[in-house]
Amino acid sequence: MANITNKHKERIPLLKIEQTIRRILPLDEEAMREAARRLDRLTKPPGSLGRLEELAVQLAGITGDADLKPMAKAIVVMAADHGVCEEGVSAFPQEVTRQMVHNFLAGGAAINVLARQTGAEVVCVDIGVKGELEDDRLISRKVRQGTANMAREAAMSREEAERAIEIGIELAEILAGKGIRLFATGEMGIGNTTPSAAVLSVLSDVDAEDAVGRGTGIDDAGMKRKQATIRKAIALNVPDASDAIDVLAKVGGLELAGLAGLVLGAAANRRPVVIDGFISTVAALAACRIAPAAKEYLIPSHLSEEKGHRVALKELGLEPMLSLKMRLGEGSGAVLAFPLIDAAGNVLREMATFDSAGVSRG
Ligand SMILES: Cc1cc2ncn([C@H]3O[C@H](COP(=O)(O)O)[C@@H](O)[C@H]3O)c2cc1C
Ligand SMILES: O=C(O)c1cccnc1
Repeated sequence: MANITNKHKERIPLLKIEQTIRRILPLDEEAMREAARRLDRLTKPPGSLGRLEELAVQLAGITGDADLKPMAKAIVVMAADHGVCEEGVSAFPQEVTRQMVHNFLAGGAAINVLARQTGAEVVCVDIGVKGELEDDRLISRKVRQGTANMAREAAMSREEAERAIEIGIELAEILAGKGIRLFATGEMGIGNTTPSAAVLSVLSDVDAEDAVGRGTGIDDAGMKRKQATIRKAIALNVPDASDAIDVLAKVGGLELAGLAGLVLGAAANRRPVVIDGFISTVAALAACRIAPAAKEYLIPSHLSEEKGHRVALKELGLEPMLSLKMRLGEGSGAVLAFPLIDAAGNVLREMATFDSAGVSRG
């Protein structure tokens, strides 16, 4: 009897994730063909708007509609803490995570400024910040008070990783239901470039040296510590590279799992999701290992200065649109890509055709 109850408990999150995976459909080919046909009738040499045209076709395929209407946008900033900070892998103290959440809520962080400029909503989620955070504007979904130190034990249990993924899925569903048409991934979590590099190292089978960067700005000795910590955590926890949930649980983070869930939820709801820098791209990579069909729903934004970002982008076959020497996270690079995504829709909707403008074709 006890066994049956336990089994039942284990199946609940799996079912939710599995149901979501099944709802992720291939892009709508007919809508993509229609968008491409329309683009070719517009007053420009065919293909001359380059990436904007590719974006327009992708957006049509994602939404199933070649009429690209203006999109309400939300940037979901998932915040969580990391036990691995004990190993001295960040240039900043752990309490900065909680302090920055207050900054997000007060509207003073970089992401707030950039989101305001692009008319996007910032949705701040506590998915595992250490300490208590009470604020009506915060989405409180704390799975646990930060992860454990992965250099000593698994960062979290499989159930906790599944719960975090589910939270991301649920948030995508709620926001889609409220009319959000375009999602972006953002995060805050002191220390999180370390689990991100560990997850990337396992999923892409690259050495820690190729996955690790300076994060908030650690020095050379810190970089060596970071690499050694990642190698130790992987050797100790032996994550199964063919099982991304196992990897997220053992050497990942709550915001990484939450963002992986957000990607799955956005894709299941036929919503495009703009991927920020290194940390977000690793979360997207994990999502695509869980559900390969989600890849078509991703829109890359910028190339982060963090070394492993190129590796993660390459693994996903994504080419960033911007290169601004940024290395912040929070979703800052993703929201900067919003105007380009709007531009793709505006071109398709507003440009004159050769016929309507009386312009001769080549
Ligand atoms: C004030 C401040 C604001 C930030 N906003 C994003 N991050 C970024 O830096 C952290 C990852 O770097 P590491 O792994 O080296 O700790 C994450 O919180 C990430 O979002 C910030 C970091 C700081 C210090
Ligand atoms: O690219 C990122 O996501 C990033 C890089 C450094 C620090 N925090 C985030």
